[in-house]
Amino acid sequence: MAKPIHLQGTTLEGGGQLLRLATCLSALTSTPITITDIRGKRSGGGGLKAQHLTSVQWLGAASNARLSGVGLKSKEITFAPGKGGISRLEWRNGGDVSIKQNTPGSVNLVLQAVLPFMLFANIGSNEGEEIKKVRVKITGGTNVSNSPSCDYVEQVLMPMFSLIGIPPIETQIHARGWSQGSSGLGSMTYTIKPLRKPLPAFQLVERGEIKSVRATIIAPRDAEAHFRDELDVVFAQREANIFGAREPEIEVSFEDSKHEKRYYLLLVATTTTGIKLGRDWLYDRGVRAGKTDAVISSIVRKVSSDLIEEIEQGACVDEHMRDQLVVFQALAVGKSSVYGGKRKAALVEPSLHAKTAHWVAKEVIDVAFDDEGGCKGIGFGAGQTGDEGHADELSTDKALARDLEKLRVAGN
Ligand SMILES: Nc1ncnc2c1ncn2[C@@H]1O[C@H](COP(=O)(O)OP(=O)(O)OP(=O)(O)O)[C@@H](O)[C@H]1O
Repeated sequence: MAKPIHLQGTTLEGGGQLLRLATCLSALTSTPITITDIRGKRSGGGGLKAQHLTSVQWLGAASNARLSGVGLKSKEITFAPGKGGISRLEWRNGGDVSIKQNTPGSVNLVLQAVLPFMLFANIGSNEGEEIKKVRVKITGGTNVSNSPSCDYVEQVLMPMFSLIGIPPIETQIHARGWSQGSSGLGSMTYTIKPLRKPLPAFQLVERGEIKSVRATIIAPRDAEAHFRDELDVVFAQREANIFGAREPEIEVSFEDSKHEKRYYLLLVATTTTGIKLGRDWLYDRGVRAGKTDAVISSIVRKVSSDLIEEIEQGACVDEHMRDQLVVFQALAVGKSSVYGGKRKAALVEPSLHAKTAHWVAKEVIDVAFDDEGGCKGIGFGAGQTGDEGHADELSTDKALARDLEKLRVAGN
């Protein structure tokens, strides 16, 4: 086995995303990695939580990897993909995959870890055969703070994935699973069409004008009227900031959360070029007597000012979308660009999550991101299909670079 690439788990954001992206890229490109100080910047001691463990174990099995140190709370793991793992997957030719968690760990963060593998692993195989869809059911939490909610995934993430050339992914929410005041786990099924050809480079550079805004409220029934009133006030006050000179198109939907500790609001703006910008907030604590209206007002004000800030920056991605596209830029054929907007005439810096994803992609598959959000991808799978790309040279290049580095260190 080639010497694993070492990733320091406290780098930049230093959380679970570093681990998910690193293991996914490792599994796809058969690049062994060791991660130390996993989630070292998180409180509570870091290490693998159930959601991270589930993702690593699935990717390990899918890529026939030799795993060491992998267990709950592990702070150091080695992930060394083997040969032939990909071809042994039961879903290679369509079928069902079930990934179960016993805790409300975010189903959409598990998806974040496994989706690129599922999409890319079969490129070049079974040319000429009908491409069969894969149904992936994940159990756990669907509405968990600091992760993409099932609503965000349906309304923002999946439409944005379609926009960059990923075959449309259908989502079905069977049951919501909340992190607090739990009344059982949730689950979602995603119907995915794996790629058979490398992903072409994509350009998300034309933001367009804001055409419509959709508000999704999930809260106890008696909170509905105040949510709607507060949204009316915000839309009336900020109409020009949101829609410019266009006629406002606003849609508001309400779902009873049936729990006094579940207040959720998602606002999604759709532009004339099909871009979706989303911001949300989950308030899942108890509300003191008489304070319900104040809590609702602050949720509405926070989410709407976050969305308006996104709109004013003119970016083609919201803050959370930006880091979630990095893996696709890194694997596509050629240079993909994602415009991150401007604030006070200067380009908006990528978030710490996005910078972390850039760093992981550089370390594991040697792609570099420029200041404008551009990156020339490795063209994953291009070797198998004859398209242009350098994915297949990757392991050789990496091994060579490491040998040269060893010689350099020995020479010093
Ligand atoms: N409100 C949100 N909407 C959409 N995506 C989100 C939202 N909040 C966070 N994310 C995304 O979820 C991911 C969270 O990564 P992070 O490393 O913080 O996750 P984690 O596995 O929960 O780790 P940790 O427990 O270490 O924080 C990032 O891709 C981030 O962009």
